[in-house]
Amino acid sequence: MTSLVYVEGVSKSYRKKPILNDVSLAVEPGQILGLVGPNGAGKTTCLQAILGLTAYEGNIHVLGHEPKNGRHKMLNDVAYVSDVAVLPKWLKVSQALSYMQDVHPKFDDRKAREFLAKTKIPPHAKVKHLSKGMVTQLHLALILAIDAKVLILDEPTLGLDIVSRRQFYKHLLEDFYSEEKAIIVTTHQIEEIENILTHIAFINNGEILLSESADYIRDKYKLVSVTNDKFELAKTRKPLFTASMMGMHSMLFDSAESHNLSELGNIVTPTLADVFVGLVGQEAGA
Ligand SMILES: Nc1ncnc2c1ncn2[C@@H]1O[C@H](COP(=O)(O)OP(=O)(O)OP(=O)(O)O)[C@@H](O)[C@H]1O
Repeated sequence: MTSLVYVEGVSKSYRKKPILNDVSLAVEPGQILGLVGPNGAGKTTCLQAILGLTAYEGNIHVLGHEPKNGRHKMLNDVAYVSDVAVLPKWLKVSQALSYMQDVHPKFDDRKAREFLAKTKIPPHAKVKHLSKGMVTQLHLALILAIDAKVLILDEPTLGLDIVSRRQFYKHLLEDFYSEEKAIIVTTHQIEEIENILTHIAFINNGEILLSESADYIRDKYKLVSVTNDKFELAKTRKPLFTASMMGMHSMLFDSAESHNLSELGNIVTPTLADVFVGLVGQEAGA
């Protein structure tokens, strides 16, 4: 099995309420998988199952370990960040580094300091005196120094401004990512990271609607600008969603199911957010 993360038929309920339903995913080396879904879809629960932080039914293997009983070993090579803006306020930067050195066998203090030297973060500053963007950089320094094979990020840039968000992903790509590693990331701001994702899994009501490469999705789904005179014809082709404004209709189609789309209007490649809205809306009967 070459997958770094392998999830097969995973289900979970809280007090008989299904939260995950037969979820399957495989993440190979070099992949950056975006787990995308609306609030309450089950993204965090899925990540927690992968990390062995919550009980589940089904099979999960992370770097060959089962999170249920091999969690300790697994965590040597897996890093998890839930919200980079959260670090204890009283902690000094230097204390964060020594703490990591004490608890993580693979933490490389030199690497963390090298990264911090590129920032304006003073080594003896307390977290409460750093800006949110600086806290992000500190968090990144801690991640980079672990050099994990699998990095799991749950809404990592929540509450950060756009400059800091972009900086976070830039450093992630330049200083962490390599062809041997894999990243799983959840975010509500899919449009900001869609260019770095190699794969996307759309999740809704605990079920995976689609799990494919970004290239496959961009190739399969097409957005057509339809004028009023072609609108009725276009509706018969079963669009996944329609957004109408000032006599123009943006309609999303599955190109495998709807042929000759060019006769309806100008075809463009949709954003992943367009495809997501189309698939989730269709599920809800919109
Ligand atoms: N400890 C818990 N006990 C009971 N229900 C829970 C618990 N944790 C999560 N849930 C429920 O599981 C469902 C999925 O929650 P989860 O946090 O995984 O969603 P999410 O996709 O990460 O949402 P968001 O984007 O809002 O963070 C929700 O309906 C939530 O209320």
